Amino acid sequence: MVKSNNASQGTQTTGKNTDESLLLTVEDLKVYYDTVGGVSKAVDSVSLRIKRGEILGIAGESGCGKSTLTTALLRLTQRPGYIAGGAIHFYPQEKGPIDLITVSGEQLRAIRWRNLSYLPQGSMNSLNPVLRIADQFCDAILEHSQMSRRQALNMVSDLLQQVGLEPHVARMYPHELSGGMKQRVTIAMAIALRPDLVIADEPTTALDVHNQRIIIQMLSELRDKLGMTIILVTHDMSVHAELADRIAIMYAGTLVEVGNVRQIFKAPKHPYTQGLINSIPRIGGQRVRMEGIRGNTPSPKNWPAGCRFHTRCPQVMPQCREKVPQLLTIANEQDAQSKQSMLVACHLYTQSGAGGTHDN
Ligand SMILES: Nc1ncnc2c1ncn2[C@@H]1O[C@H](COP(=O)(O)OP(=O)(O)OP(=O)(O)O)[C@@H](O)[C@H]1O
Repeated sequence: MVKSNNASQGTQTTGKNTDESLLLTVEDLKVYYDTVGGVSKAVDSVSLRIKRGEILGIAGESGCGKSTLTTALLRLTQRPGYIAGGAIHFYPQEKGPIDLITVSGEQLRAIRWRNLSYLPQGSMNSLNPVLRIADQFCDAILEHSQMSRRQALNMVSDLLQQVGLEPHVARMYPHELSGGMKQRVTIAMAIALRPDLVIADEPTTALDVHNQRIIIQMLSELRDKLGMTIILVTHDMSVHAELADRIAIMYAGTLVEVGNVRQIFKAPKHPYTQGLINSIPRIGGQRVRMEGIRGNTPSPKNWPAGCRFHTRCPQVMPQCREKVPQLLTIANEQDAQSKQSMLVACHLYTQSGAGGTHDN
């Protein structure tokens, strides 16, 4: 049995939140790029709900639209990109609902860092090389809060300690720090004002295995200690396995599956998710041939009709070439511990006999 996934359930389109556990809702979001060769529909009708205190992982191959989606959530989309439709509502603890699409530039400045923080890809390389770490912290804190310089300076050693760095790091320049230390500094800056939501884009990429482990451990501890909500974007499924509570799988600008981390890794439903999981190398056990996903991602300027994965799907059926599958709840697939449902956009689960009836 499959049920409709009403992304606005509990959240009216006015932005009034009737479900206190929700921090961010995305409804039918479309983010396109105008290019010489036509319109590139990088994010094409994404709906998602993020709960307070959870780590939501966004996974998918390169080019599937992960960064385009997260930059739109932060209202950082830049030309030739633009938001072509949809709604994003944000419900920070001490503020009323914020419509992130229509919010003014001034209001956005007021919530960035304080409520909504961003760790962009390669953020550790964006530290100012001519400023000591303490000054970089102060500049950022003073720009986004009413604190005095002295108050901001007093916070620095505590923040550094929270990410496992010694207080003397405050007096150092970025070139004196290793990659892992710089990434810890950028994370400390991102959490300085205790934001409700941190969006981290590939926070462990470009780090060696040892530092990757440290950053994963640290993000997990910070979430537990500060109760932060994190959207974690990475193509690295092993990072999701260790950090995420839920995972949203993106393919060709849309979400094809959303589920609890256990559900996604133990019993993935969508053939694309199954392909992603089967591409993860396993250590120990029998030697098996890595399967991977055949073919290439289609162009966002010309998505295939029907299910966008049908050109690569090992289980393709005639209707997959014509009918767009909706992201639907699969009944009886609730995670026992979290009580969360699993959502899948695949005709295998909308057929009677295969997954039940379609009662959308
Ligand atoms: N400035 C731009 N102009 C035109 N097209 C763009 C632009 N930025 C991204 N795109 C296109 O949008 C699609 C999605 O890109 P995006 O960077 O969001 O994917 P991604 O999943 O984050 O990939 P990666 O993991 O490699 O960062 C791609 O086809 C990309 O070529």
